[in-house]
Amino acid sequence: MLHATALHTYYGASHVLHGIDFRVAKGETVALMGRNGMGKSTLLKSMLGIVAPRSGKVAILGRDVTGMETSAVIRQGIAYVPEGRGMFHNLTVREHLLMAARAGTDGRRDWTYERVLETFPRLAERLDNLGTHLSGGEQQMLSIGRALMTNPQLLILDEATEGLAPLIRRDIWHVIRAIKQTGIASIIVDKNVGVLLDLADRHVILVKGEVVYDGGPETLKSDSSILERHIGL
Ligand SMILES: Nc1ncnc2c1ncn2[C@@H]1O[C@H](COP(=O)(O)OP(=O)(O)OP(=O)(O)O)[C@@H](O)[C@H]1O
Repeated sequence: MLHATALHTYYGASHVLHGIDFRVAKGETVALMGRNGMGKSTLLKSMLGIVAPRSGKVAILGRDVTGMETSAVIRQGIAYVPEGRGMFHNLTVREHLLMAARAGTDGRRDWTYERVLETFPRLAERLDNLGTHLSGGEQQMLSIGRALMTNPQLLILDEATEGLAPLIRRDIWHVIRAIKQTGIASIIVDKNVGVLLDLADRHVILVKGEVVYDGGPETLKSDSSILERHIGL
């Protein structure tokens, strides 16, 4: 589905990604892990063309998207929910959702307005509210709902549960599990390692812009020293 090879990314003179290989298979849930500042967001942004990698390649569904504008990369079937949610202050919940609606790259329209509202009943009760007048949890639901309206094949969630109350967080994880069941692939960055170990098919751990672990959850569960060393648990 997505395949990045030998990515090197710099911010000015600062070398942040050191030749990263990263892939996501169709329908696969990949947890991207690592301490603060290790390069997780930079890797996501490099693959999406938000930050230009100095070298390396990114392919989506076999198509080379290296160097493409972010909007063109996204149109290959990707929905990106960045840290911080990005609501428009002058649009209502209804407008945010309808504006995002489109068929998937394969023509699918599984995620309709009605289905998104069934998935997030709280949004259905707030259709006329401005996005910026929602609670943090509701904004996050709207962000994910908006992403689903594009019928993506790959959903990227960067810190989707950050700063949310435990009950709201639980609701968001519930929805993320439901999305996984529908066969949408995902890349999830999140600090809740316990949830990720149960949810993800594969885990990739970054340390200083390099991949130090790429494998299933079984090894991480049976050998706790890997998480202790690289995540600090
Ligand atoms: N726009 C930028 N300009 C310069 N340096 C940056 C920029 N964004 C990130 N960095 C630096 O690049 C490194 C990787 O940051 P990045 O945000 O990718 O890490 P992260 O693993 O996503 O961490 P976090 O969980 O804190 O977001 C850090 O040293 C950070 O300070």
